[in-house]
Amino acid sequence: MEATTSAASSHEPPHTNTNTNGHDASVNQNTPQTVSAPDSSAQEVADEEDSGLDDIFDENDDEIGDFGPDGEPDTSRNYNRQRSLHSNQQKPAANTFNSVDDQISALSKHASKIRLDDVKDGQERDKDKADRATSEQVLDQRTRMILYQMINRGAVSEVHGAISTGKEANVYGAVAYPDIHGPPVQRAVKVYKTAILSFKDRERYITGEHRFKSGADKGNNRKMVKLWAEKEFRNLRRIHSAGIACPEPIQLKLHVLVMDFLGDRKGWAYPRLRDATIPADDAEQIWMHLYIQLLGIMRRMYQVCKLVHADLSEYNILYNDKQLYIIDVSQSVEHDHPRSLEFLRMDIKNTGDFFRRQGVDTLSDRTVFDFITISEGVVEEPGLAQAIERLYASRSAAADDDTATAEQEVDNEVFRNQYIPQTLDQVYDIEKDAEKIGEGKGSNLVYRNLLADQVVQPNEAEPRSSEDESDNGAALDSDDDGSSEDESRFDKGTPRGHRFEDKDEKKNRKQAVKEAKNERRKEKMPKHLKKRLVATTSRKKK
Ligand SMILES: Nc1ncnc2c1ncn2[C@@H]1O[C@H](COP(=O)(O)OP(=O)(O)OP(=O)(O)O)[C@@H](O)[C@H]1O
Ligand SMILES: [Mg+2]
Repeated sequence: MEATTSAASSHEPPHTNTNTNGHDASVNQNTPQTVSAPDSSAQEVADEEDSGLDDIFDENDDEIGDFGPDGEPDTSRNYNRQRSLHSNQQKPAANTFNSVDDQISALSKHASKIRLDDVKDGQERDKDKADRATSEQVLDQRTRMILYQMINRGAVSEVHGAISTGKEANVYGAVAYPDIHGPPVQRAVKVYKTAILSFKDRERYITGEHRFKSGADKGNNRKMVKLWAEKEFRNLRRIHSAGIACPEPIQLKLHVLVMDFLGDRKGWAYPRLRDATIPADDAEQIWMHLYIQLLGIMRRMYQVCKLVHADLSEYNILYNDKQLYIIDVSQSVEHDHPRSLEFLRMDIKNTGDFFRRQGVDTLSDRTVFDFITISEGVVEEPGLAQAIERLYASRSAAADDDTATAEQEVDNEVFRNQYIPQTLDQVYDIEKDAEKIGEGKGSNLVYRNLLADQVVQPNEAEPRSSEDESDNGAALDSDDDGSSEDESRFDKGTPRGHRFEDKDEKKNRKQAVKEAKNERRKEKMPKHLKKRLVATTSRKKK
């Protein structure tokens, strides 16, 4: 995932594991090392390798492939499948050491099917990087064993060169024959690095995520990476089940994830949105179409999958033929995560900035935020696109384009600095806010959609002015599904409360609240001030 944010984490890098994990160029990637009795001088290394392979052959910790409709594992189906898978295999002998040894030798026959140097010409954006990956960062023994197992089970038949090599993961192209008599299909294999130093930034995604309740063991890289891979698998499953374009997850084992390949039949991966070539003739129209498509995806992801991507940008969206594909969802959080709305706001900013750079007349961040979070309304195409068109149509008919743009930039800046409470516990001053709602000024509250069904009785709800209509997503068609969905936010979320904020966070939040209040107090901002603010904000780089 890209480091698209600078949100500082106060946590120390959690890893203490300095295990090289086979990141040793001297190890021949195609010749699996069999683990023999630790009688050499490299006893420590052998011990490490040995202990490092047990879990790979552990039947109770096998790969995930079966998931229920909610994207969570279906344990009964999984169990049955495991039984049948293993029924043909040699039962572990009493001496587990020998059995691991045997399994390694048995799997080694697949060694020639992993050909990482087989990089498609021009496939890799940075071919040098890919070459480096094959020579320096050869797969460690554990990863090779997992790949052999996957080959053995047919999830892939051959693993080829790197499509991408990154800080946290490498993605390889692969081929599989799901149907013996059928044609080959392309697959992608994402291998998370177990020796990475960048977990620090990930802490904020885990804290408060109920699917990580058992706690991530920060001292254990392997466990952490396994959790991330599992999270990506589950999230992909959920997103795919919701009909959002993304790679279908096929199989997961520890830190290795096999998924659908997003690319053409010849094995060319689709470009990232950032690198997409849009025909100049239709550019304006296509970019607009893609922007609207993405807003629909974000709403659908939030309302149907109950997920916030949390690293959404032109780097984690692939593009082909006017279609966007969402990838890289290991850090995506549940909508009741204590910081999900903050992450959502960041996603909105990053994607909005990108589309603005392509010349798209974007909606304000606040409007998009409301469009995504309001629970009433459509969650499917073509209704989503129509709802967005209505938002455009009813957008305040400002005198001229320049003024509208200036106003939007100011509004974006204010919105980006506003404190977003995630639960009622986090509301800064509930009495004041309640007063505001009573006075019909509730539409200024960033979290008004969270309150709509819960706090304000329907008949007491603030009357919406026509301008509010246009700015709060109310123009969505109401299909009345999931109207009380938001309740879960209050039940499930881990209330963070201000006492858990560190000093800087508190200061920033208070400052943001103060600024936001000052901002709102002004009925209308004097023109000269507005100009100055716009000038400084538009100079700011993302
Ligand atoms: N299913 C897929 N089909 C085709 N290409 C893919 C697929 N998944 C990933 N890729 C390619 O691999 C790249 C990296 O994938 P991804 O964004 O999931 O990894 P990452 O977590 O960002 O890794 P890192 O942060 O280490 O770069 C993507 O930009 C994309 O080009
Ligand atoms: Mg990425």
